[in-house]
Amino acid sequence: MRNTELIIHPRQELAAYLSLGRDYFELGKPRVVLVMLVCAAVGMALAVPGIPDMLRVVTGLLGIGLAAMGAAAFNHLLDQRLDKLMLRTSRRPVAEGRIRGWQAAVYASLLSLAGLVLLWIEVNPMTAALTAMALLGYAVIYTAFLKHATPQNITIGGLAGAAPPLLGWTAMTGQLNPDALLLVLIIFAWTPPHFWALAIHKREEYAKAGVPMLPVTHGIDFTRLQIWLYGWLTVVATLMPFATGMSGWIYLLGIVLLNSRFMYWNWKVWRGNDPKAPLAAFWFSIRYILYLFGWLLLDHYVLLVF
Ligand code: HEM
Ligand SMILES: CC(C)=CCC/C(C)=C/CC/C(C)=C/COP(=O)(O)OP(=O)(O)O
Repeated sequence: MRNTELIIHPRQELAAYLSLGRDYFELGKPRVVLVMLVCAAVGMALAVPGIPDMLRVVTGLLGIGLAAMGAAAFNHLLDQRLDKLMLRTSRRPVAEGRIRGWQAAVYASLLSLAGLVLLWIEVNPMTAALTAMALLGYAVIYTAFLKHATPQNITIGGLAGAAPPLLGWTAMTGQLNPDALLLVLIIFAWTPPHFWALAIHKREEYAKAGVPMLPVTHGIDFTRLQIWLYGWLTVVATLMPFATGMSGWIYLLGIVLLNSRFMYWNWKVWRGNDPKAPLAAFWFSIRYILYLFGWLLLDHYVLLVF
């Protein structure tokens, strides 16, 4: 008698491997890291006159990307219980048990170590050290402590997420630079409008899970005001590259357009009479940061050519 249930078809086996591979890839929060790498690449381009050394660009981005994905995998590991409690995160690979805790721990450690060693040997120790700080800042300080301790978790933890342009910059020069810190400031100021817009939309989930996000601890009205104020802080920060002569008129034109749209959505959130505004503002914030760094790059190369 043939027991067809016990026969595993090679195609099923392949599908299972692919699905496991996808799960591991997801642990690294690839879409977030991709945007971070764009920011790091722009930092690299702005750090040097002319075209940057491509080998260094590739090794730098690889090192930063591996470390950031490692940090994200640690976040999946440490947040597995919390992730289970919220609909948005409940299907994640560690939360659902498709990847075991120890497997995630090994994977996160390998990615992080590979990224840091690559940066240390092939790029420079300063970039490796700053990347290690960002990694620990997100994976340990934010995820394990701040997130559960204070509604200011993301403002402080945001420093880790804001690091990529600086990491890109130091990868090329090995030195800290005020212009690079300005780029960090932009992402730092942008993080609260980016995240709190989503946190308003997901307030009930955070409350149910007992995470002290600002809309849970201080209410939605207060958070809407904070988004509006941090929005203005972001606008001021984005004007600084032009004001300091780091970027030119093309950048100014780009960010005036971008900031109008950004502040339109932040205003809609602040007014509070459109229930769809917070989620729309969150999604726009991602396009905003991507386009902003795109304008910085365009401006840099146009200035270089003409
Ligand atoms: C502490 C700082 C930050 C916090 C707390 C935060 C929070 C979040 C959250 C909760 C999500 C939703 C994730 C999901 O549902 O899959 C998200 C999505 C996203 N964030 Fe952030 N974020 C931060 C910083 C950043 C930074 C610095 C960048 C890039 C420069 C970024 C880029 C993105 C992108 C691209 C997405 C969309 C991911 C997707 O399509 O699934 N975030 N962020
Ligand atoms: C080395 C380096 C550049 C490190 C940066 C690491 C990194 C991937 C930061 C991501 C920031 C982020 C998506 C936070 C999400 O908050 P959350 O974890 O509270 O969101 P969740 O509920 O979706 O998990």
